[in-house]
Amino acid sequence: MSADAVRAAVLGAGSWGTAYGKVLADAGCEVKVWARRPELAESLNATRENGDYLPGVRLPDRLTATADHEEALSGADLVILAVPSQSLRANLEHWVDALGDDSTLVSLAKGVELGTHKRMTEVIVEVTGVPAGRVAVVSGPNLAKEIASEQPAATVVASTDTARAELLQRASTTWYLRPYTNSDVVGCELGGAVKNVIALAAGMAEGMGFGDNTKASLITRGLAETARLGVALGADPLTFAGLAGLGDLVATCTSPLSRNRTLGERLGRGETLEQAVAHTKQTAEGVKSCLSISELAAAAGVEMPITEQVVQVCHEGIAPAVAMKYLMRREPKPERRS
Ligand SMILES: NC(=O)C1=CN([C@@H]2O[C@H](COP(=O)(O)OP(=O)(O)OC[C@H]3O[C@@H](n4cnc5c(N)ncnc54)[C@H](O)[C@@H]3O)[C@@H](O)[C@H]2O)C=CC1
Ligand SMILES: O=C(CO)COP(=O)(O)O
Repeated sequence: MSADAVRAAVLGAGSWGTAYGKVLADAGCEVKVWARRPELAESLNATRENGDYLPGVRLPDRLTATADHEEALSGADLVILAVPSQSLRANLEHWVDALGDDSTLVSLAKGVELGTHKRMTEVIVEVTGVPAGRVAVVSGPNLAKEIASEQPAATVVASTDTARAELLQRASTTWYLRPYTNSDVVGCELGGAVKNVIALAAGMAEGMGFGDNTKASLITRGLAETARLGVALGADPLTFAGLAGLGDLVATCTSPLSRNRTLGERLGRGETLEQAVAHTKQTAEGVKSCLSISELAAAAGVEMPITEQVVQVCHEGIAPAVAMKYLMRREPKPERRS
């Protein structure tokens, strides 16, 4: 199927749902975006802009919006799930009856579910009962604002079903986004979820006034603990050297556009979590996923010291400076463990 013949429903009209919807439309797909609030859908259709989440970005005519999920899902070949991780299960339970029989279900969310410790593709399979091959993931260094302003970037589309990954690749290839396929769904999802936690830590370092050595050390050791968890859960270690691993980690830990890094920076400057969260209506997934990821790691017998310290700062009231001291005073170790 060429991209021109593809119909896509994007469920979630936040920054990334809207930006990825624009990618699909620019690639030639017919795109219907579902917005939770009817007034946002109406204003998007009337102004060709998502003034709440991507002001100033003109959206292509092939992209329209609705607040009716059945209308969005009608005839969709691709169903793009673009709501925050912790709300995916409840939303999907509401949408499941309207899904087409052979549609490909695509997760954009970068998080791990609280309580169950499930990755988003696991939640999708559990709620919908579809085979795992019908599910795909998009993950990579893709800050929504940069993609929406058509700055060149690459990404990964991952599915265990190569034909579906290739369909998604064709449907989202544009002059500014180059998707690569990958069959390692576990590695791509974990790379996306854990980098948000490491970005909180990198932001804290920034907020405490530390420079590039500190941030590079956090990025590199953050990647080491991400890969350790991934390998324990069956991921390919090489995925973490790719776009969904190192690529996204670097973009998120260094960009002022990252919500996680920005929130971490506020914590590093001494704000409480409540104060830092109050500055944005957008989702910083790492705040909740640090809990589910550290529990997932504990259950798998994997040590994730940076993630554990992010939990301490976000949820146990430990000062970032104390967390940093703890990391520096851990017992000496070889860089690589056998
Ligand atoms: N913004 C970015 O640059 C990127 C974000 N992502 C991931 O995409 C996912 C979505 O993020 P964004 O679009 O950026 O978030 P956002 O905060 O910009 O928008 C979230 C959207 O979901 C809606 N929403 C919030 N809670 C909801 C609920 N309980 N039920 C239904 N809808 C709800 C909001 O109204 C909004 O439309 C996250 O997992 C994020 O990590 C991935 C790549 C890039
Ligand atoms: O996932 C992202 C970039 O790839 C966006 O990161 P933030 O959620 O921290 O803004």
